[in-house]
Amino acid sequence: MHQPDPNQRSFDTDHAIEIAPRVWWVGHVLADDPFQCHVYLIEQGDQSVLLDPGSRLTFATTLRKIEEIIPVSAIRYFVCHHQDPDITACLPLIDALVDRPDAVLVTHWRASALLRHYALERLPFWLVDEHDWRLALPDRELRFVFTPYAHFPGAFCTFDAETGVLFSSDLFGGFTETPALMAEDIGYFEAMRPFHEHYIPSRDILVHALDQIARHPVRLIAPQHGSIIPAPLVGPIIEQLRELDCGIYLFAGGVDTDIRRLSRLNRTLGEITRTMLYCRDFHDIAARLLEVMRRSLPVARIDYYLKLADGEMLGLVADGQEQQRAEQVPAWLHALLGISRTHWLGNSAGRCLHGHPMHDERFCCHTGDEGAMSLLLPLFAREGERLEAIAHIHLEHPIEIGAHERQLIAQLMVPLQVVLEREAIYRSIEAERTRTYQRSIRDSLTGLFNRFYMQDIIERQCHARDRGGPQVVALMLDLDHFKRINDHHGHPTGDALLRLVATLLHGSIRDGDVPVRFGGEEFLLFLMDASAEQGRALAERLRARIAAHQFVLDDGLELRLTVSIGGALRRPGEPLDALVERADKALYTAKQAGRDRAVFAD
Ligand SMILES: Nc1nc2c(ncn2[C@@H]2O[C@H](COP(=O)(O)OP(=O)(O)OP(=O)(O)O)[C@@H](O)[C@H]2O)c(=O)[nH]1
Repeated sequence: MHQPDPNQRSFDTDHAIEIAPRVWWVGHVLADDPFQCHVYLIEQGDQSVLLDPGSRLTFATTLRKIEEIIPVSAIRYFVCHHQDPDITACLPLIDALVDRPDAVLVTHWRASALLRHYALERLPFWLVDEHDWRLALPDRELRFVFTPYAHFPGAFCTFDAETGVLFSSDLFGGFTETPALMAEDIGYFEAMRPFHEHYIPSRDILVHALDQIARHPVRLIAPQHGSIIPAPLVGPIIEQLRELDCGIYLFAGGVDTDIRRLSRLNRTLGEITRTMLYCRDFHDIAARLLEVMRRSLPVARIDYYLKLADGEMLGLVADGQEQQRAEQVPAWLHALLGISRTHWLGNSAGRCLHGHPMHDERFCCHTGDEGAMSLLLPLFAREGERLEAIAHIHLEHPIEIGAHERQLIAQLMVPLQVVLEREAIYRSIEAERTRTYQRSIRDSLTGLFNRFYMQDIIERQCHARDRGGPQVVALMLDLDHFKRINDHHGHPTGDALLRLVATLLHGSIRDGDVPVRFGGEEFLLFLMDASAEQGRALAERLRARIAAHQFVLDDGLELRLTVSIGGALRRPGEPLDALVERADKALYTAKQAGRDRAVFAD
């Protein structure tokens, strides 16, 4: 029996080695095999545990080493962290050897589904997932750490709380050219790197496994391959492993095997997906996509051009600082929006771009007058055949478009499509909402506010002025003898004249004032923060202006007319109805007095 010497690269592989109190290495080293298989034994009297027992190639020597410590019949638990033949192929031999009825094969149900094909007759399964992921032994407890997909869907590790040893199976394994039982220094990570880069499907899976392990106070890591990691290296190795890019070669589809580049791409794609999931607003998404793309391409800015449902063209800019700005859509882009997919694919887009050849059916390169390079991404509606939007990616300098760039751009297309479609829908809804609102508050003939709006807004404005300060003046205007105009020239001419009067009124008041079509040929003007003098002066100005105005109708007909005006200054606390009534009375007085005049209530 030997104690391991961390400073000694070689070790006596002929005997069991105690790596922690009553925890033994009983593995086997095959000549010319960088894939060393370690087997571990936890010595627990007749409740002993053998972890990942090995293959048919190794079991005879493992057995011999076990028997240096305990009789094999003292082993009750045979733990298999997964189902690979290098750790489980000896199970039929064990099955034939074991003659105690309480011996069990400890594993996860997913591994058991495969291991049952060994048709073991004596060794029943004891499933970790059915036993709360722990096994109580006479003087210690083993905790099973589920690390799914780190190697296999049912993969798990075993942590011995007593010694702090993590029996990690394939995790932390490595390829060592020269067998070394103990990892000497952080350099061991290089032996782990190819093992993990190629074995673990993705870093997310690896980090998940490491997070599970981090819940336990690990002092020594005993993997199935490579070297045992002693306490001082546990933290640094885990940290390095967290940063390892792995499994990305699956992404390459045989095109690209540069793990680092693919990993960057993977991260970029992950961020694009997250952006799409968490951001709703176009500004946020555009800014995030720009940031993400800048990690892989020298992007100066991205312009988006969008054709809305009503045919309107919209230009949006995402350049990091200014997130959104309506722009004039350049004519050559204008010509592209709305073209069919066949048109685009048939190289016509290339011709639209001043004869520049298309680089890819999914996008094309555009070289501007001063040699500036940009990429043009056509975004077709998912269901549609027409080019609904374009993303114009301006580059800081020309680049070679290789497989990696193509892949990145291809991955961007769908999210961009979704975000622009969403923006188009949002804008149409917003426009419809605004139209509906405007319809609900405006008179359809004159475009002035209606009584409904007046009631709502003016009432609120009046209340706001009850705390003192300047008041509201109401001027009620009624066209004189309007009936005659209808009678002589017809109702449509009357309508046209009402529209012209409304325009004139609108142009005669200040921004904050509110013009209302009160009914038929009656208008109400509310002057905000005005005095009686100002009200009187405006009423007189309006009267004179209308009387002097030559109204020219579409058919060239020229008409003149006069108005009568009644005005009133709101008294503090006065209800809107009462104010309007006083203005109306003043108007009546003006009519009675002969029309074409303004009368102001006391
Ligand atoms: N063309 C048109 N005429 C309208 C509209 N609303 C009301 N009128 C007309 O406005 C005229 C109002 O007539 P009256 O109330 O007799 O008043 P008036 O002829 O203006 O005479 P005074 O107000 O007394 O000066 C009627 O002929 C209505 O048909 C409208 O929307 N369009």
